[in-house]
Amino acid sequence: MVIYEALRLYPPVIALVRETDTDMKLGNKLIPAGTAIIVPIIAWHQDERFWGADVKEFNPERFAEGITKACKVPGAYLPFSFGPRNCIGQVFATIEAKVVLATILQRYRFCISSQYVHAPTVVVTLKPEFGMPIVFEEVL
Ligand code: HEM
Repeated sequence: MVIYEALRLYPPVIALVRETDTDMKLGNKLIPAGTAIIVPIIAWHQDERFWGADVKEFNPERFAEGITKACKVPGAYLPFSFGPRNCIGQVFATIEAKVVLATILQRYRFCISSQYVHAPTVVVTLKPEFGMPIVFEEVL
């Protein structure tokens, strides 16, 4: 739940670009072949209409019953994209994050340093502009 929620608020890939290969209709709009379409992942992840009034809050519990219960439009949660060109490393990345977190939590408590400045920025992927200093405390 914590990993899902972190990827919702801070998706490393903030948008996707796709191109239509044939003319197509979306609602009553005609989209000609060759049109570039931006899928605004981060905007959908932070859209109150999909997630509710607490959309800006870090609330892992929203995923307690899975993605379909967390989001009114489950297709709007796309940290690893969707379909035939989705992320090939999705399962690996999720397991890795769980293993790293579980390994750290066996020995340490940690919290964000008071020197942390919240400044998400995009340099190919989304990242903290001034890094993320963390204070670790060993659990005896
Ligand atoms: C939190 C970690 C990760 C996130 C959020 C992520 C996200 C994504 C997204 C959104 C795409 C689709 C890009 C597009 O269609 O334009 C993608 C594609 C891809 N990812 Fe990841 N990824 C992650 C980790 C990894 C890892 C660990 C690997 C490899 C071990 C990996 C390998 C790939 C590859 C090869 C593609 C291209 C797949 C294709 O085009 O068919 N990713 N990833």
